[in-house]
Amino acid sequence: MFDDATIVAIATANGIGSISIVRISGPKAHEIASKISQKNAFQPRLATLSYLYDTNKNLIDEALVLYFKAPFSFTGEDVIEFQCHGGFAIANMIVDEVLKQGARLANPGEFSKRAFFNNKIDLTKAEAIAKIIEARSEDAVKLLARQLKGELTTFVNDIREDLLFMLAYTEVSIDYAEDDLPSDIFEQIKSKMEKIIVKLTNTLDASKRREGMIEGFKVAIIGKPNVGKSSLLNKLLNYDRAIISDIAGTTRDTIEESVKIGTHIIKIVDTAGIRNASDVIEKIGIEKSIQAINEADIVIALFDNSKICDDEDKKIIELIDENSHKEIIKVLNKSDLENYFDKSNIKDFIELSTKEDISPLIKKVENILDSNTHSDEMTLISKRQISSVENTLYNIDLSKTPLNSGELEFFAHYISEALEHISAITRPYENDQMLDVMFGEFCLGK
Ligand SMILES: Nc1nc2c(c(=O)[nH]1)N(C=O)[C@@H](CNc1ccc(C(=O)N[C@@H](CCC(=O)O)C(=O)O)cc1)CN2
Ligand SMILES: Nc1nc2c(ncn2[C@@H]2O[C@H](COP(=O)(O)OP(=O)(O)OP(=O)(O)O)[C@@H](O)[C@H]2O)c(=O)[nH]1
Ligand SMILES: [Mg+2]
Repeated sequence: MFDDATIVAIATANGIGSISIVRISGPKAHEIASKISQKNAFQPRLATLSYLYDTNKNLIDEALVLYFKAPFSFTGEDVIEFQCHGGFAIANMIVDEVLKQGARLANPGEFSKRAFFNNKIDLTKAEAIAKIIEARSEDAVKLLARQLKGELTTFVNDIREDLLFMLAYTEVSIDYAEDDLPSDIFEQIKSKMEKIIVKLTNTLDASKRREGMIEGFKVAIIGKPNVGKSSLLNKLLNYDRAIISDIAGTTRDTIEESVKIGTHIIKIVDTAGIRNASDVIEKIGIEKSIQAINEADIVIALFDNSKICDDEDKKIIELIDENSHKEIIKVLNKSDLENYFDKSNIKDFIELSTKEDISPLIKKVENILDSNTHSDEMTLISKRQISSVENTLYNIDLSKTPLNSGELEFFAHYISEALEHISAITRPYENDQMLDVMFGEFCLGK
């Protein structure tokens, strides 16, 4: 898992700033700090103003030294922090000195990994920390902060308790005569089970709807060639990102850009026009559009209000009808020109022109994003968490048949599988490799 080496890393961002922090964790932390600061001892949890020296007794900096004595630290080990002056040089010079005194450089995520193995944080908290550092929107931070506070841990523990109850009573009824048990025990088990299923299903649905909150929701713009997709992208971005022209087929590949709408960061995807093409490159374009629909949280389907609704438009309408479970906004563009589009072909559309005000469209997108994000429901924040819940549900589902037919050993088997999957959200005991991958994705110094 990990050695007992003393590790060091710069915890702050690399660049000019007023202060940087060098963090050391491990058994030698205090001894190394004493050497570099030429002080005998530091009081736990106190900040001590100190000069720091290199091995040749040259002064490096005046810094605050913080000491956290094991086990009362972030990692659970002895921790020293040097809070020194910022910039590119000083923190690196301090790290060099710490290395000379016998520490080694920390791997990415190693501080958090040690915190995990020393039971200071569970995996939900570790994941929340990793994601909160990379979060770009306020929505994401709010959601992650709830997980940092332990919301998912409590959720998992409640479900674990119910599953354990089910398991315990089943084991007892396998071993003892039924009349020693409360007579309604199987009714109790069934009702607990139904409640768990509802809880897990709701959480899964809500989490999938909000998957985009952390990395940014995806909004795809689709439509046949020349309807103004790239013009809309440029208008949303407020600058000329994509080439636009009156030649159909101008955009040949998908273009992806981030933009802020309300409090949300979204990724806008401009696609090549969808048409019944023989051209190989355009065919690829169509496939990419279909892929863009699949990957998008919101689809903006554009039509040209100045033209009649032709077969190519009908192909788009077909495509969006097939995807009616998605949030789809239909827009009749070029409404500044004379209208020829037969509106009986589509329902609930917005008429606008990318040459004029597009705020009704932006408002509509913002409303959808708001309704996807504003909720008190608990949210899973990673694919790992989502698949653990899916596997839990799957096993609970499988346990129903043996419960009803009284095959209690089988029932117990599926419930213990479910228990293992739900527990893996906070503490996967058996999968070191997965942990290595996960912590390896953390940024350096975390
Ligand atoms: N300077 C500094 N700021 C920081 C951190 C840090 O490590 N250093 N953090 C790092 O992520 C975050 C704060 N999280 C922390 C969580 C636990 C402990 C800690 O020492 N816990 C001990 C002692 C608690 C106490 O004395 O009250 C413990 O839990 O036993 C420190 C920071 C954000 N800000
Ligand atoms: N009058 C008018 N012209 C528009 C409007 N929106 C776009 N256009 C024009 O329509 C033409 C096509 O616009 P693009 O944005 O390149 O269309 P596109 O859908 O990206 O086209 P492809 O990339 O070929 O699929 C350009 O000449 C635009 O200036 C509009 O609202 N009104
Ligand atoms: Mg285009």
